[in-house]
Amino acid sequence: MASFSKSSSKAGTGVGGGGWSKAKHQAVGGGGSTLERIAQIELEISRTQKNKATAKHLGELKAKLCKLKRDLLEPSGGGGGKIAGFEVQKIGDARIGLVGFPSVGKSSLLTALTGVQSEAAAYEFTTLTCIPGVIYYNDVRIQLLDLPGLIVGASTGKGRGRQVIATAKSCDIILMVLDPTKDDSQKEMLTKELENVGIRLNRKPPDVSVRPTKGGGVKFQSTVPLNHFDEEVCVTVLKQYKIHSADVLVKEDITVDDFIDVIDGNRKYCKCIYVYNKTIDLLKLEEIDEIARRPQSVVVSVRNKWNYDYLLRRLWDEMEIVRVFTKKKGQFPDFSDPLILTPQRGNRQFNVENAVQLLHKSLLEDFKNALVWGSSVKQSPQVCGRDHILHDEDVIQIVKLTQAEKAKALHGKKTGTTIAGSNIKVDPKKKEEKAPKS
Ligand SMILES: Nc1nc2c(ncn2[C@@H]2O[C@H](COP(=O)(O)OP(=O)(O)OP(=O)(O)O)[C@@H](O)[C@H]2O)c(=O)[nH]1
Ligand SMILES: [K+]
Ligand SMILES: [Mg+2]
Repeated sequence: MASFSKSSSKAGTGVGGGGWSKAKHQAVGGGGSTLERIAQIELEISRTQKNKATAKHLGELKAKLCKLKRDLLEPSGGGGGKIAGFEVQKIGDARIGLVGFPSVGKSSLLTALTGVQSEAAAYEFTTLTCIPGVIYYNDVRIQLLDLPGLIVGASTGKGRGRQVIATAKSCDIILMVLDPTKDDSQKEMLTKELENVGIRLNRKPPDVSVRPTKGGGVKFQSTVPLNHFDEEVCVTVLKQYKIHSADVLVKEDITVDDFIDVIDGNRKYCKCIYVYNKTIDLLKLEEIDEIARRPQSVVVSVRNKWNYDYLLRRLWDEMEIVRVFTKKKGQFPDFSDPLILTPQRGNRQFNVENAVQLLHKSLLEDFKNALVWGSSVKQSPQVCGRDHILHDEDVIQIVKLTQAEKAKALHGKKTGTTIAGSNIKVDPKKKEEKAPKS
């Protein structure tokens, strides 16, 4: 499902999250606290050799680990309170979060990009809450969040880690701010902390479908050769989640971790751009060039005001926002107030129906077709139906059904026909169901 919003008016809910306290996740049963049990299982996984013979056992351990981590993050027994200093209202059409170790220049970057003053200083943990700012780009409002610095162990509650990560999970894009003079282990450590809470950076959801069934055991199928996963491991993992009957279809060469992601759910697949700031001005040109060529990486300097334009353009591209301008018959398009279609959960294409729905849901009833101008059509304007995929900066004009056409469509509904030109298709079976029995 995609999420759609109109650019001018949008206010969502704030960042929620369970009121977490260390005491709450003690002793979920069995030996020791959840943290201790997580540590035990992680140790056992690291000590277990990875091979065919141990795959099943590892799968079982990983599924257990995943459930324990979830207990840690979403403690049972309620506590759904807001996190003080972090409940920032979601505004605009996309949300970007600044994530990084302490004192890498996150706040300086927020101030540079949004004009909002977030205290910046040479000591660590200057920022203790979530500070929001807004970037206006291509007439779209983008919320940028400055967050406190993360430390290793953040996902298990160190520092303000849990709150920071919960807020990061509400973002559409993560801007990971990194120190250009340090090696890439900083990136790996932060990625791991985010992974621990179910955030997957720059990855797509695994192409796997699992449909629980009422009985008959696990029916396992794959459309590609699997090198890291098989039916036996699948059954073991499902058992951990008390799923004993299901149709499983695997369409890519997944690992057991990917499969657990699918089963456990609650994963956030998030784009990430790595931003190298601060001491970049101390490096040689060749070194800067090498960093800038890394995947998904952008080099900036707040001190020298370098490269903001490029950073914003990269963010814009990653957001894959589609702006659609509407136009009334005989009038110029309204270029001041586009419909903003924002991708979420993997859906990155928007059709005419999505746009019409955003204009007004009831408009769909009267919808006949749309005239479309722009790069999505071969000739402008082109008459398009509901399924036509729109591109950024297309213009649409909705053509409504006339009263006579509507009446005809309604009549067609009764007799199971389709109105030419309109997209009102009627299922003849439904007609049969409704037809009086004689
Ligand atoms: N040389 C240089 N220093 C910078 C740059 N950007 C920020 N700094 C300095 O780095 C220090 C830390 O910056 P902050 O913006 O407070 O960093 P932060 O990541 O928000 O820090 P915490 O909130 O403590 O996690 C400050 O002294 C800034 O002046 C830059 O581009 N070049
Ligand atoms: K700082
Ligand atoms: Mg800061």
